[in-house]
Amino acid sequence: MSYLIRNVSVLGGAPVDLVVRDGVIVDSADGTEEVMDGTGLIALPGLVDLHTHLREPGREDAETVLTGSRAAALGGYTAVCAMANTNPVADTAGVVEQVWRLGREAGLVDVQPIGAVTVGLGGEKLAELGAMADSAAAVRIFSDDGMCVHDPRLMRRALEYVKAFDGVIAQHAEEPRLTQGAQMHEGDVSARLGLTGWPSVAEEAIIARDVLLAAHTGARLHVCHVSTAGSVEVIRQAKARGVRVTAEVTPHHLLLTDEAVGGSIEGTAPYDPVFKVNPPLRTAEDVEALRSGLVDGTIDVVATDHAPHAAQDKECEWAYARPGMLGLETALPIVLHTVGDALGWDGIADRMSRTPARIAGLDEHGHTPVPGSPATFTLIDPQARFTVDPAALASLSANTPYAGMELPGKVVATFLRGKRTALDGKAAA
Ligand SMILES: NC(=O)N[C@@H](CC(=O)O)C(=O)O
Ligand SMILES: [Zn+2]
Ligand SMILES: [Zn+2]
Repeated sequence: MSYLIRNVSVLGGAPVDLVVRDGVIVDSADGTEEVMDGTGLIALPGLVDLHTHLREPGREDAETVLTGSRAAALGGYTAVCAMANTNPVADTAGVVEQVWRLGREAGLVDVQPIGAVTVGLGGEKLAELGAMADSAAAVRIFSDDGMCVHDPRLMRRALEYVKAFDGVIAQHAEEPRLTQGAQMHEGDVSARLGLTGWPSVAEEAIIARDVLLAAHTGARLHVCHVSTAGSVEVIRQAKARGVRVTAEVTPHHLLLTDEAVGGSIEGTAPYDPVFKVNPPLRTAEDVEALRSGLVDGTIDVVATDHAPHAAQDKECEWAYARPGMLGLETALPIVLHTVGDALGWDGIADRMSRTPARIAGLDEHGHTPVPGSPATFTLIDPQARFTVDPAALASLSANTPYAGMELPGKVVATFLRGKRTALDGKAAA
């Protein structure tokens, strides 16, 4: 199929016509194209998510590679990095190749597997990092996400190992001794609600240690889901010293605070597990620091940490509920709502496509849609507003914290190498 998209604004620029043919954007139409009206729409490079939980293999009742790919395409994504905390864990060449192959078969986004750092996420023995890197999945990001690589000796070895092939260790920064039994952010709200706290220092202490290890080894460190003002400060200092560290923030940490656990959001009751997440929702001061850290580039990217959970694991008593929330279908609207004006379209393209593509080594992604580039982009209607309906999401799970919220920005269509993967709220497969 070829397409002629009329009158579309690339990254907010003056309207142009975009012609999609043979997987790339070409100079001129030849009359055989399907015509789409792009008036009022913004074209962005296809979004790239560095942090997605797809749950396959093991929890196909919560999400599969196919259903997660649909959610991604509908959210404007053309590539997602699939976290390793599946069952079995993605700690061998066999499992990462399986996930990679399932992604190709679904054909909606490029699914780039992340490999586990340690065997079974056990934190005791390095997984076969080299074999995963050499596999068909060509793994470059390794993470025990869900768990912290808390043994400093193991973290050092992992950094040294991946340095050889310019890999990166993505750390879930959580000092386990400081978060035993933790249920939410440690602060006034946890005290009021009587829930065990997850102190900010449990995150900041690991990031501080890891940037020192990254400096010592000369290897690349990526910090997952940064959630505190103190973490932003540690990363800012490390970058000023030339440490090879990158960091991500999630949409939910850019918007929500621990007050949500107390029932502050209209239509919700206190202790609603839909707001339970790791790291926990923090304070308004943290939200402010995360927003300005993202805008000034201290935080490099927005990553969703899309974490689908089946109803029985989420709609239960707070203490028993699994942590995590959906993200793929609402990420861009939340970013527009929170930091859209401060970032502008080019800034959004940078934090949600260009930079994550560079960190993940996904060379076919992150290109501004102009003639000569891969036709891997998304079309946004910035004027359209919509109300989040959990049941209407393409994800197999419904644990969105934004139910009933009205958000700006609708994804109209997404293209992956010239294939239209989503159109008007429907995925192509
Ligand atoms: N974010 C979460 O609260 N949960 C994630 C794991 C993680 O990202 O730490 C999950 O796998 O459910
Ligand atoms: Zn995590
Ligand atoms: Zn995660």
